[in-house]
Amino acid sequence: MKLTIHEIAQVIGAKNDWSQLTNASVNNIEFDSRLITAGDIFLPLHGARDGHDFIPTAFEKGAIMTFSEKTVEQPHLLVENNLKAFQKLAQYYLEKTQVPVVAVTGSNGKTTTKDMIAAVLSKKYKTYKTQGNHNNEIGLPYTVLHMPDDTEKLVLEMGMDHPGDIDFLSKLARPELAVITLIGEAHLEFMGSRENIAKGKMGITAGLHGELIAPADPIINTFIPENQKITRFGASGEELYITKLIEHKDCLTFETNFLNDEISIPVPGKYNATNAMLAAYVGCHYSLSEPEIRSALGQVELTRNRTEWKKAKNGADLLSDVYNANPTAMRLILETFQAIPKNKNGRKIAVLADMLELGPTAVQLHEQVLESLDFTKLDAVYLYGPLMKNLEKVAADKPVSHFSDLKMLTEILSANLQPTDQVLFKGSNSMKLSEVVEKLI
Ligand SMILES: N#Cc1c(NC(=O)c2cc(S(=O)(=O)N3CCOCC3)c(Cl)cc2Cl)sc2c1CCN(Cc1ccc(-c3nn[nH]n3)cc1)C2
Repeated sequence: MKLTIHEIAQVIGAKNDWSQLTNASVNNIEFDSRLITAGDIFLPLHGARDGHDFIPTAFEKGAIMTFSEKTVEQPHLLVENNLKAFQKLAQYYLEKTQVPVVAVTGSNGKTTTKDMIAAVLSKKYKTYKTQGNHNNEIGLPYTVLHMPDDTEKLVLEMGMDHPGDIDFLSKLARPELAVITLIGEAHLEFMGSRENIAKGKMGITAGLHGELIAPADPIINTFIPENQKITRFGASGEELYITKLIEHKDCLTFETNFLNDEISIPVPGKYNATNAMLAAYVGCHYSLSEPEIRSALGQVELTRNRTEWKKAKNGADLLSDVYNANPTAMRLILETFQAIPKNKNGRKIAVLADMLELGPTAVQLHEQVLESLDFTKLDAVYLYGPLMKNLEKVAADKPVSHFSDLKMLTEILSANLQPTDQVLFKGSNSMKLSEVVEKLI
């Protein structure tokens, strides 16, 4: 990150006297104190715990500065709100570096389309893209401030949980090209209707100063700004469409109305052909040759294990969230899972495994997960791993059971699973809950 401390202090409007602080160049900015290395700035966020509690740890790990919402003994930049300061800094950094942004959103497929666009642009430009699920008001500025200094194109995924989320991200990132993959049914519980989802996704035009690529779905038509340059895709007759599709078990080949030759991708599914078609069009927009586009899409590496609902063999709904095994992400996914209405006559079950490398407060952090469990919504909680044993102890009178053995957990879960159940799986990757999910689907 090419920024100095005094420059950052000015940009975020630090309220304390920072002129006496070192004006060193900053290495990175982190909100997870485990990731702090020498020369970093720490960003205390209000996660499952108040991030300010971890300022001492951050400095032990080599931080040279911290944002702070209160006066602290360590060298700090005092601001009203750390997250807003972080977002303002990310917006400034994009203006300063002038790195062009391609923005991607949509109810499904945005992560795959983001990966495919980045793969195509990487053939010609030094390209950086959203990592994992860092697509929200915290993850997007984090991605901007972590892009390598030689980045020439930035592909940003924009996620939406609530109305207005995308407008905010678009105004921060000021994309020169935006892609909406599709207007589906996701997040209806927060968005209320497909119209609201469409309006929410079209928020991507709020900061857009270039072309929009969007589905032919008429539901977005009333939200298209005047004079907006737009290219629609969909069925035959639209500006972009697939003319031929040959699906295989784990790959597919397709042709389009705007490319001369066929394209093959190493994943099946017509929706992935559409995602690849959008990535190919973005490649054409940036003057890549068809051979470059074909080569990129033929070997694309997709972000694995996205947080998505899967169906068990018996029809039960499984939500496996394998990102960010930290106390905040655990709290956020539990809040989301518990807010979703149960299936008719169905149960809601949470399967929670240890969060690893949490440092000396790991036991308390696992006990504190109790604050995020709403037993008026949850019918059962299955715990796995030695640290989660601490949560079982503090949840004595609740429907909570602990397993030390993954095989036993899998057998019990499988034997009791009902077709109308909803089950959440969350824990550190190395706890291998993904193996339990694989056995159930
Ligand atoms: N609360 C909390 C903690 C973390 N939270 C996050 O990283 C975090 C994670 C998320 S997120 O949901 O994962 N996410 C981020 C990117 O975009 C998508 C969404 C969000 Cl939105 C916000 C935050 Cl603040 S990371 C982390 C915590 C608390 C424990 N920390 C390790 C640690 C534990 C103890 C000490 C310690 N040292 N000495 N005493 N205590 C130091 C560090 C690691």
